[in-house]
Amino acid sequence: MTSADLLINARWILPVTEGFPVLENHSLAIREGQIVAILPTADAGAIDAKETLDLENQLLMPGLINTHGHAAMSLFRGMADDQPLHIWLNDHIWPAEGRWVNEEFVADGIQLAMAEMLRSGTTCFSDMYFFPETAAEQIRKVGMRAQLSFPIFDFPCAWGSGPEDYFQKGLALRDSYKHNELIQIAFGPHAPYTVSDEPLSKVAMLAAELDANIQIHLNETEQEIQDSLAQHQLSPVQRLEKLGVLGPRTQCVHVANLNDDDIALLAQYNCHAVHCPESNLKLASGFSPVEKMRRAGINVALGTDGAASNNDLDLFGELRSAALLGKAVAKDAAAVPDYYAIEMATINGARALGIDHLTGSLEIGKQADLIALDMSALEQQPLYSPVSQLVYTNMASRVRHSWVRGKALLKDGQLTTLDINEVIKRAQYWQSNISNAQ
Ligand SMILES: CSC[C@H]1O[C@@H](n2cnc3c(O)ncnc32)[C@H](O)[C@@H]1O
Ligand SMILES: [Zn+2]
Repeated sequence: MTSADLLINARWILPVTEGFPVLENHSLAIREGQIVAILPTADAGAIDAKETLDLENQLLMPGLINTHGHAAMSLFRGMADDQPLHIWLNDHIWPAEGRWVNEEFVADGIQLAMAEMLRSGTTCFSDMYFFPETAAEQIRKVGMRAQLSFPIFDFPCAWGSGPEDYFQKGLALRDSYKHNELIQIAFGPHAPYTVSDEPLSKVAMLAAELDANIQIHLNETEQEIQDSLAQHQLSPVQRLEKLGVLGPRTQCVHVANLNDDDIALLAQYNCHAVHCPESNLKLASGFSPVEKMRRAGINVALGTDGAASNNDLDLFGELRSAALLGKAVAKDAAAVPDYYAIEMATINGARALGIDHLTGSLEIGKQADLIALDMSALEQQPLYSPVSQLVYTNMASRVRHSWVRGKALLKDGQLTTLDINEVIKRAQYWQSNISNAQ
């Protein structure tokens, strides 16, 4: 008999494994944070569980992975809408960050973001923002899984004085989290247009030496490519190749303007792409060729980007946008099919972060990062295909439970490690400070 801490009996289990099966009336057993069994509920008598949870009309699947964002920017949600990227960044966001971002802002902002993500099915996220030490501390308290890419760019900011300082602080953070099983620290060179050759080469060298991930905004706009050709006589992708930045640990965010040569280079170096469809649409940045990248064998994951350019952190909404936009861009209704949209938001995110041996699918031996969704609401009827409903109907509000490594962080719709009223109070405190200063 297999012993377990928790046995979950579900109407459906979507493991997101080879062949994309949908298991009906199955159970999943968890022991010490790991999945130890997945079997028909009719056979679950073989499990000696301390606790059993019956999820009659619910579907169990891997927790979603938001592979790119700037969590604390949630406090800037709705502050600068309807602008193109360069105006949004230069005239609104960077001045606001210069004025407001400090440790307290990051702590309150990331709590707001984590509450929103957990309530909408995300259990793991990648973050690139100032004061990553503060972010890490908050993530540790809440219990989510995360990659923190510490920022690197040429100019000073509230967090540090320039590249040398960012490397020193980021590497110290990496050192202090090297034994943490849920949080990994990566390099976060902001973008080719904000980081010069020397620090980019240093990122490449250190990442190879430490076997660390790199996350970078890349080919977000056509202007970025034209500027790079004028300044370096190389496209941003060619320049990153020259500097040694491309490789299997490199996560290329946006790639919203990508020609066939760029796609071939990213594929050749086994880079990962992180598609952020809603941010790209809102900032009118471009249209990522997701289906072409997929066919070229590039692993494509999914991100929301920050809530200041989205304006939410709902990854179910994002995967729906990715499926719809992917068809329009490829001019092919069969492009980015429903199961692939779910893979982008789960196992592909885990691959991009280099943690697919731990999470991203429900398999025996993997950690129990999972979510349960209520499929009984009017908006999901009639239910011919659970996968279709997950992708093409509004699912974020149906998330009932979220677990990370077997620990319930959302239980029957209630956050267990965050005080939602306090989170809202702090967001309103920042809103009144920021509004009163304008
Ligand atoms: C160095 S910390 C992250 C930095 O990136 C800014 N940012 C947020 N969204 C985007 C985007 O879509 N493209 C480029 N830069 C972005 C954020 O405001 C921080 O300054
Ligand atoms: Zn971003």
